Amino acid sequence: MDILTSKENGILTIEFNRLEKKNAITAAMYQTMVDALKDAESDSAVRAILFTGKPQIFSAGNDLEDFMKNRPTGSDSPVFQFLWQISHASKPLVAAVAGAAVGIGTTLLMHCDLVYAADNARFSMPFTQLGLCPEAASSLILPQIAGYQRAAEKLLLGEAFTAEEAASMGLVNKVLPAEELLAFAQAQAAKLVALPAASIRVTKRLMKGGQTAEVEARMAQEIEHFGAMLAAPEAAEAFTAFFERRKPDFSKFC
Ligand SMILES: C/C=C/C(=O)SCCNC(=O)CCNC(=O)[C@H](O)C(C)(C)COP(=O)(O)OP(=O)(O)OC[C@H]1O[C@@H](n2cnc3c(N)ncnc32)[C@H](O)[C@@H]1OP(=O)(O)O
Repeated sequence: MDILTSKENGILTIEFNRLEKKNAITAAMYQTMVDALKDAESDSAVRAILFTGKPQIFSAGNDLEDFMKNRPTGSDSPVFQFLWQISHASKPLVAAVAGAAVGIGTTLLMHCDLVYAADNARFSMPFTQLGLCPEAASSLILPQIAGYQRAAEKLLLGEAFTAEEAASMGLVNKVLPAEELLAFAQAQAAKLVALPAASIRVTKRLMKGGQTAEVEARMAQEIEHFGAMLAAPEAAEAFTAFFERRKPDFSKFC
């Protein structure tokens, strides 16, 4: 199972479990998460949701081979369904991030309510390096939380940054020693579980509700560009270069 899910003490845990491919996410894995998130919405026993990976890696982002074989074509595709679910979740989302969090591995965090990172965490959104553009409404949310210049640096250059920098940007609540990360995130989720569910729900909705339409509209715009760019030769060059373990050559594209 490339995604492990478990429900315990009011917490649904969703764990990336594909270590041999650095927890790269396939369409099937998104679908598993969509199903689990939908189930959690209607299960009153679930009062918080925790995303986690492995101590070595959170997620290498979308599986690039899967992107080439099963290009997501519209808002019905599992990846965009997943983004819809996390951006509309009524229950609190907590993330525990250790190791690399690439692409959607970073942008999904912008829809989490509490984000904790191990000191070995490394974040990156290398969309331009892949000939793509941002997703998950990160082109809207990152400038809001980090300020335009810092967001531009991360989204235009796509370079990796540390957990400390992520915390200083407002993307991460707290940085912890790696060995303390999961227990701390679980304890924070347990606090949410113990609080009145209606208060948590209404508080989250009040904080997020005003922006839902804008987030939806931006995601739709991003999806349109992203789909077209996935089919373009720049992305083909970038993906092929990744698997050939060489630098991509974008000089022939204008
Ligand atoms: C809508 C969403 C969009 C997005 O999320 S766009 C972002 C897409 N993701 C990426 O571009 C990240 C690509 N991966 C990497 O940059 C690196 O990996 C890491 C920095 C995450 C880790 O580097 P290292 O520790 O050196 O591992 P390794 O040798 O590169 O990878 C081990 C195995 O994992 C496969 N793999 C890693 N990431 C992906 C991926 N994203 N899609 C498909 N396969 C991936 C490799 O190919 C290889 O496999 P083999 O052992 O068979 O050679």
